Amino acid sequence: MIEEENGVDARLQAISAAIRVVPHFPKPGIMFNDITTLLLRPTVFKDAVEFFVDRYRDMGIAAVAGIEARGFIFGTSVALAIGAKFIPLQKPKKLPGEFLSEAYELEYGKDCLEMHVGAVQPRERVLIFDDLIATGGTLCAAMKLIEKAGGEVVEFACLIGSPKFKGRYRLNGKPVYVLVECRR
Ligand SMILES: O=P(O)(O)OC[C@H]1O[C@H](OP(=O)(O)OP(=O)(O)O)[C@H](O)[C@@H]1O
Ligand SMILES: Nc1ncnc2[nH]cnc12
Repeated sequence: MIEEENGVDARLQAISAAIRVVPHFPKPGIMFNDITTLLLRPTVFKDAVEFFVDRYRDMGIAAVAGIEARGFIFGTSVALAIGAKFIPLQKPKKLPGEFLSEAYELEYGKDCLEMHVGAVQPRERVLIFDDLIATGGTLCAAMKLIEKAGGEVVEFACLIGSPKFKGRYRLNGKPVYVLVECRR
């Protein structure tokens, strides 16, 4: 049974409250939403994973692709629970094998994601995971990587989203599922 306070699930309130906001990190003007404080609270961490597992367990997801670094934390937990494989989408110079790559821009700079050739099979249904969506640039780059390999992106899943991504929203035509709003 969901315990509600002012119409909001109490577990979601606890998840939001467990995220620390660090002003001006990593550069002036950015209100950094830090999930490491949430990870120190096992019950809250477990609740967050369970929201995603409840949503994705019966959606025929073959692979969860998690974005380095914080997308690995939730992505691996959810992949194990729903019986999907996990694919790390990594920052440059980390992958030892042949890889595909995609450059993108962030609120605070530029970066690139890479994925091993052969990680995704053609037409596999893939869920893309990250801790946070701000501009959506990182998730778009991840989607391009999966599609280059012939995979089908089913949805983007994030713990935290800017208000426009709270609830159901679409990015490049694909649904975005976000648990809690960015704290500012
Ligand atoms: O929606 P966007 O504007 O693209 O921003 C979201 C991305 O920014 C953060 O990662 P960051 O690039 O700071 O990398 P890190 O995980 O290696 O710290 C966050 O974990 C997302 O991956
Ligand atoms: N405000 C923010 N907090 C944490 N990660 C981010 N990535 C982009 N914007 C961010």
